[in-house]
Amino acid sequence: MITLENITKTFQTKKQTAVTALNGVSLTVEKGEIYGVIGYSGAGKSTLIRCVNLLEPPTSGQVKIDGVDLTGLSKEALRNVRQKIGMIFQGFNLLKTATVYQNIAIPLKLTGVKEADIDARVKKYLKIVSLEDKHNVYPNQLSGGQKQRVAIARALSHEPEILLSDEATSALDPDTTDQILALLHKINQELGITILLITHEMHVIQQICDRVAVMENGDIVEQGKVIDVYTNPKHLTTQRFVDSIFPSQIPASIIKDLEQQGPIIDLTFVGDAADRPSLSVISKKFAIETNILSGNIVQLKEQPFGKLRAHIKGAASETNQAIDYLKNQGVQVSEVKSIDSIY
Ligand SMILES: Nc1ncnc2c1ncn2[C@@H]1O[C@H](COP(=O)(O)OP(=O)(O)OP(=O)(O)O)[C@@H](O)[C@H]1O
Repeated sequence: MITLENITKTFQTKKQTAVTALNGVSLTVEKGEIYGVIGYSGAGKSTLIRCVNLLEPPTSGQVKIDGVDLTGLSKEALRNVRQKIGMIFQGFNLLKTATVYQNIAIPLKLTGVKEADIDARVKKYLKIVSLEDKHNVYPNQLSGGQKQRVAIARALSHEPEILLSDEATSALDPDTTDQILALLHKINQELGITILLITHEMHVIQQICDRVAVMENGDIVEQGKVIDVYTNPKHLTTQRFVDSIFPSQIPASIIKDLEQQGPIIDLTFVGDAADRPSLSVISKKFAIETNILSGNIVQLKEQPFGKLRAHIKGAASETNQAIDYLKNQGVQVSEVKSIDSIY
């Protein structure tokens, strides 16, 4: 378990001005979960994740791994605890002049793993990342996704309990990103490794994370289970992130015209409700016409989650009954009152 307690980090710059990157952040990552931290550029994500293994020592606060505060440890004790923590990076950080095999074997040698074990570990973890045929290849002969696989195998070869992922998919195309996310999910499930990742992409959060924290200006402004944060985002920044999955803006003039003929509603579906043809059902059941204006369904780790913006045309009594019917079916419904409400 990772526990960050009231972490602050202030950088002194050359101009003598201090930059506060972390403002007193507290966070708990349970054993075996995948925890995502999302935020825009400059929010403090990199600083936060680098504080977990003291790559960046916090200015104040405690970093506990399984209850042990790393900030109070001797160099040697810290080195031992760090063995439990692997890390992968956006830029892969591979040795260009070493083969794939050597990229994994050399750090093992440096940390004192016995010669006989090194070969077995390299082979085992290259197999797990599906690169057993690339032992003798150099990094510049690999694609970005393959390079990240080598970096993952290198991190795993130290047999950590925790894997820190610093924007590991940010340099990759969408398909390769999905493959790396699937690999991280497999590692979590099959090896039981706890994963803490930082990202600026909602896609990464929804694909593999159990819980999420949203960062802004060195603070965590919202955190919770992914499904709860997606369906009921409270902070404006979280709402912006969730809205970014439903990128459809309807011209104000069209909204204005439609409003004259009946309500415009936002429907939020979770789980089974996302699979049901709710709008077509209410069109049949009530004397109304429905028209989908925009929407999307995304697959979260555990269940589907969808949002639709629709127009209902009909007499007020019928549209009200239709809305009540939807609510009874487990669909969240909210009326769009103003033209500047977008997603
Ligand atoms: N070594 C440093 N010296 C001075 N300021 C720093 C240093 N590292 C980070 N900062 C500042 O701390 C703040 C948080 O930076 P950080 O890199 O942690 O954010 P981030 O959310 O990871 O953003 P990005 O995704 O752009 O890297 C920024 O204002 C940044 O300029």
